[in-house]
Amino acid sequence: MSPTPFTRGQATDTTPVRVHTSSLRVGLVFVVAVWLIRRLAGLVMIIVRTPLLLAAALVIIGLAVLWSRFGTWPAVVAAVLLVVGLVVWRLRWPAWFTRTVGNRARSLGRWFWIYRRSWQPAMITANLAQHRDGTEYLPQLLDVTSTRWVDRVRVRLLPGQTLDDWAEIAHRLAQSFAVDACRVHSTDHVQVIEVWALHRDPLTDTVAPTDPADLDLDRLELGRAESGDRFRLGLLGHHVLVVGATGSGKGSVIWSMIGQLAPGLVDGSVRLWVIDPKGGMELAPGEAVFDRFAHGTTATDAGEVGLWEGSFAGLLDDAVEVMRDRQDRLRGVTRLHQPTPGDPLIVIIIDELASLTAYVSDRSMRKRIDASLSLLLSQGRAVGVSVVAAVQDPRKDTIPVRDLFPTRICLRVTEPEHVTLALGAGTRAKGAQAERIRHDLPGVGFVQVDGIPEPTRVRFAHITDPDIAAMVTKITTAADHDQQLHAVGGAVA
Ligand SMILES: Nc1ncnc2c1ncn2[C@@H]1O[C@H](COP(=O)(O)OP(=O)(O)OP(=O)(O)O)[C@@H](O)[C@H]1O
Repeated sequence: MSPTPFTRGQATDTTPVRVHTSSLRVGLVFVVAVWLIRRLAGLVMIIVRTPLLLAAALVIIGLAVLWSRFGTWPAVVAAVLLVVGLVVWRLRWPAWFTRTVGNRARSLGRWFWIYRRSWQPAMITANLAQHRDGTEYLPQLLDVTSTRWVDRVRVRLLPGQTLDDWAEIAHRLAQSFAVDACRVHSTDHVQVIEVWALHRDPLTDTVAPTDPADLDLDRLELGRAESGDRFRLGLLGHHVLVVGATGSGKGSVIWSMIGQLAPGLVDGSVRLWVIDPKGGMELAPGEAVFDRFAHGTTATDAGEVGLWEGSFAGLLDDAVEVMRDRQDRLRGVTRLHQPTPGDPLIVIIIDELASLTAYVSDRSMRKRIDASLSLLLSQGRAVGVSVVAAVQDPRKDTIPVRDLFPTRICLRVTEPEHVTLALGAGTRAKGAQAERIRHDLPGVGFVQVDGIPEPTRVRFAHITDPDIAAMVTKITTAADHDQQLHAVGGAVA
């Protein structure tokens, strides 16, 4: 017999017991006994490897010992005390209880009732099983970790299978496991993937913004991910492009980001330079916390008489100057600028990028903007100049600088191609079908960060007009206070 190429994989028996009568004759009782011992050993292994089952087994053994030694009542009292203890734990410390008991029980139940039972049919109907020499090999179901929203199913691939093979049939898996959607994620191990089976969508509810205690530019908490976890995004050393049709919630991404930068705006380690080409209609409510605000004007104080875009070009040119100055200072000192109040991170926010790159009628002005923007996007990250830009239409003729953004966010769009243009090739196949996002879910989208293979589906926090007003008041009041403190400190010094 030729050696089988399948050295790993879950071989499934087509008969519960295999008896090769031609090679060996054994009694039926022996065969059944061996089969039972194997099953029992398997069960013991599962119990030992599963902390919750092990705990339950120990409790049952303890109660049984109590009952056999001291009679029924002590065992009943112990059982009641245990139940009361669990109820108190659940009510008093719900998050801890969910983590320790709830999610583990859920994982066990869903592993047993859903994945273990339907694994073989699901693999066969999705063409993920293989047959060799009369044996069926299935990708190995390693374990299941469940939360209220998602089951993370770890799977060892068969030889030759890739993540893309699974991503292509993710919708079929979702149907087999009766969940809303399946997404396929890579893991640290090249032969192991994680299938995220989403059985409840945490993104149908609006997400409230959080108040950041400190500035953490690597982990701005902007909303919630579809795993139910908080969604955090890094801004230090990044540029962010937000793509979305009108009404998709681009504003919520920008305002969530401003909200999370608040501690830096208070102490001066972050400065916002804002361009709102819609005449300031979108971002003017935040003007008090912006260091620079260019909203288009034909007035002479824009420096470019008669040209609406003059103030935009002026702001970008100044940012290039800051960038050049920092490059001179930091050359050979550091490869990534660390913001301080004296040398802040400059975040350039552009509300409708196409107004700067595609809709500028004056050719020389357009050239000037293109040149500055390209320089900032290609060299600004390392020296603390980050660009956050929103746009409706991600096509190359509209946004020639699209590929210079390492972080892309795609909210609801009108065409499937817009997803590929916004997030990159292959992201739609990995589940980022942003054209299917419902109109009644503004702020929902997919985030693709350079270096992370799969896009993440998230909902950004919803920031209302009163929230913006409160945020601006809080930042300006705290900043005034901060300045007074510094002034006092300076006087004393
Ligand atoms: N994250 C969110 N959660 C809930 N509702 C949101 C969210 N973001 C935006 N909305 C609501 O959706 C509507 C459109 O939002 P927004 O103006 O931010 O969209 P937009 O993409 O900026 O649109 P446009 O391009 O036309 O300016 C608003 O009524 C807003 O309140």
